[in-house]
Amino acid sequence: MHAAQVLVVDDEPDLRTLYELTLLREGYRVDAAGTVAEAAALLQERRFDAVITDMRLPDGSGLDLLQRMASQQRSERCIVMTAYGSAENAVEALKSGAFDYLTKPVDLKQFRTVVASAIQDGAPRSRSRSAPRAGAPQAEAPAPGAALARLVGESAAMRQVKERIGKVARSMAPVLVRGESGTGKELVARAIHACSHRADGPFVAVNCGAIPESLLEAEFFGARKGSYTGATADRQGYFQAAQGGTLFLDEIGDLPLPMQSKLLRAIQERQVRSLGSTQEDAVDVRIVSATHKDLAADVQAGRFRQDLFYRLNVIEIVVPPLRERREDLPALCEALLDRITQETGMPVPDLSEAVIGQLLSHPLSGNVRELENLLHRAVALSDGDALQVDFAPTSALALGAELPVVTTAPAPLAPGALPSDLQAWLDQQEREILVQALRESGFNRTEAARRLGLSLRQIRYRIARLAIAAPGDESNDEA
Ligand SMILES: Nc1ncnc2c1ncn2[C@@H]1O[C@H](COP(=O)(O)OP(=O)(O)OP(=O)(O)O)[C@@H](O)[C@H]1O
Repeated sequence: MHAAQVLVVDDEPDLRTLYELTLLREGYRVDAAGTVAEAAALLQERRFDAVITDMRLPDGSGLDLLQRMASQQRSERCIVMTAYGSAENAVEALKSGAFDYLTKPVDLKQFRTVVASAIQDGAPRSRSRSAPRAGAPQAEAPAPGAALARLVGESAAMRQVKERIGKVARSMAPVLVRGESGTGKELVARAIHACSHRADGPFVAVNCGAIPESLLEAEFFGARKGSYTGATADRQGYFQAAQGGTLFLDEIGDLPLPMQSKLLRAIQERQVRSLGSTQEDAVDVRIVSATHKDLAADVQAGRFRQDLFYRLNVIEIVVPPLRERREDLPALCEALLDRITQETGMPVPDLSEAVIGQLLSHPLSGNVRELENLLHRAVALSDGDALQVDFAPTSALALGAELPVVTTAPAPLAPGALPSDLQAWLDQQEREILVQALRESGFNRTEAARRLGLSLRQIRYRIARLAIAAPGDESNDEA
């Protein structure tokens, strides 16, 4: 088999030899250069599979080399080695198109993993992964085109989003997806994964706002049996579950500060330690995060760590609200109706011009999710072929009123009788109480939580656990 060809660029002879030996032992063919000029000369002679360069070189920087390679549209994957603590350089390198970076002093295990990952591109990975936890990871790996096609909309704004996804998918650079609630941030994250060389690895989606604070560390990094009350077996964390794939951190702005520090450390060191374990595990995970908040303002206000923001926000994709791409509405309606009728088995209703006109003049501040809810309800309530959209109770619509409920409600108990399924019965009681509290507080979750003696985080967790669909616009209830 053809051995991969790697170019190492470092002006320190000892380090260069160390890298060379490490790579030779891995079975690669290696060339070495001590300056930008020497590297450029070798690059002119032949094509490599990967280039590993130090940042500081006698006649320039690793960035110069990167930019030169980018301008010549070279196909080599480039890995940049930066001094410890110089996050700016790492971020700069990723922005300039580096595949990945390593922090000096370089950990040789990590070095081998990152180089292998750079070289594996092109040859699809043969890892097959099992779904580690219900609800989080998705086993299917849609083809890149299909994943982009799921993002319906051909407005200039959406075309730009899709173009950017295609461009950024190929590197390891962390991506922050920003946009209002319901604009499709998770779909964007899935498309990035599907277009990347990690597509056949897992995609693990985590809603940072829905996990109780006391469980965050165990959920993210895993826990050994007995490490805390209730840990009856070893369990994987999200990082381990996303190994070789993408970890999608939704609502990253909701992560409490102590957990932000732990996350930063995991990202920087690419190692995690399960609760109760003495051993660090190396993780190879690409991070895509999302927020509907203004994280830069949160940084200013001291609610979000600046260094973490800097790490996560290497590349930013902004998903515009629906009101700024109204022309996408007809195509969106069609795609959403198709999906809804497929899911419910109901016939596809006619979508008249008049209904589209009505939708166009509706504020839809809850974006695509609100549109989806409106159409869901319209399909559920329609009695004929033509679709009628009822806008009146928009804010109340999702909260379990007339919508088909996700779980089956157990019948009320006769006095003195025992429920045959205690958990289902308790869930139903809880759901009814939550829906009532939410209704009575004008769908303000902070207020509903206060009335029930819960924290905002706890009520969110319960709402998510019981699959109570919230109204589209959440902007009024943040504490
Ligand atoms: N461009 C689109 N094409 C098709 N469906 C879309 C599009 N954008 C969003 N959707 C659908 O709208 C719903 C909301 O999308 P998604 O969950 O990705 O939004 P979000 O921005 O992550 O929301 P939140 O901030 O509340 O988590 C999903 O059912 C999604 O499939």
